[in-house]
Amino acid sequence: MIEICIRHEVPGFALTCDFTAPAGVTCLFGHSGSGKTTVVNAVAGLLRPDAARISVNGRMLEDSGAGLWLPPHQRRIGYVFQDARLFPHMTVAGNLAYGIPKEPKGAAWDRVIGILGIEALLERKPRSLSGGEQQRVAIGRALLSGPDLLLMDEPLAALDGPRKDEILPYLERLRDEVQIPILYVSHAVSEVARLATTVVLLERGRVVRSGPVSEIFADPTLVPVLGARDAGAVLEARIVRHHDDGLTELSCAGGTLWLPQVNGAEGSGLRVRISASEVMLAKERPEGISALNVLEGMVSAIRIGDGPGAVVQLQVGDAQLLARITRRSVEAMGLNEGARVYAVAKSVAVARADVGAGIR
Ligand SMILES: Nc1ncnc2c1ncn2[C@@H]1O[C@H](COP(=O)(O)OP(=O)(O)OP(=O)(O)O)[C@@H](O)[C@H]1O
Repeated sequence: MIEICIRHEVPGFALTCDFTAPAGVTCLFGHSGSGKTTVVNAVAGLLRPDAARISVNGRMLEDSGAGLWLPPHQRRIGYVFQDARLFPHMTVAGNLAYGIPKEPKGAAWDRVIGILGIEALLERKPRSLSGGEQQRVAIGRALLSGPDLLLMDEPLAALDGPRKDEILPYLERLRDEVQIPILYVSHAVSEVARLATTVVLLERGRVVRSGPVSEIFADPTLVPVLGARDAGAVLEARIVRHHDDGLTELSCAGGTLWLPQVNGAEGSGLRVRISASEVMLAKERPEGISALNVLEGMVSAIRIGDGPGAVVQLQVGDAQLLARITRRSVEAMGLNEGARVYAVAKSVAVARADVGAGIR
């Protein structure tokens, strides 16, 4: 559990940031200049805010009212930056062992190396590693220092698309297998949708909302904050069967989903982000169309935008979906809250990067 309450002012910018987050990955999301780095620096102790109360699992790191302020080295925080910052003259093993007792390495060593898949890299020097491999080593080094909290400040921002895709499954494992809370800063919606347990949305120095990822991503009023193009609900699904024609059958709250082959064993849980722009609505169950995914639902909210667009929230089973359509269609279909509709989505419209491991 992380509890954060920070007040800080510099000329032209005021930060008021209060949130509590349960175990797992808490993603601090906001556009450039929203105050993410200021929060991270305050939590790490690199900045002393005007006023703050910060605690991790009940251990108070800072309480300005009581005159408590622990310096960075006493906070027991592991820090992962955009760039890996490994020692170039040391091997991977040397980097990982930096700052921990020499022998015995113990179970934590084996476990961290296993989770991050870096066994084969141990004798290599950082310059021979890809950016993604370097980041995995940097995460390993941070974890092996035995922190109470892992702070990750845009750890994928410097990597290209394929390297990001390669490292995301390791971050999902970290979320599910490491017991310490992770505060993860990002301005990439796709990353937040994949990794977050809890999302804290920051805008111009204020928390506009915080809550479970499925709730935040399905809220039509937050579409302007997340960006209309990136809006899309996050569904929990389970692999039913891989079919011979290359499609994977999934079950989700709203029924059956068909996606191009998804990695994972039958029965395993997944998290799927379905872009609001890729969902169309129909009042009758459509027949004779190519799209394979048709989910029956009920309109639970409609948000009319300033321009020609609207976002419709649908209740499908106990989950929610978003559809981005035109205001004209809302009127022509006579949509209102409570209306029964069918959401239609093409299988191929779900990007591979939008399918990740579900929280175990
Ligand atoms: N020491 C300072 N003096 C003056 N202004 C500052 C100072 N530190 C931060 N700011 C301002 O505070 C605002 C928030 O900055 P911050 O770096 O926390 O945002 P951010 O969300 O991390 O942005 P980015 O994603 O671009 O890193 C910005 O407008 C920045 O210019």
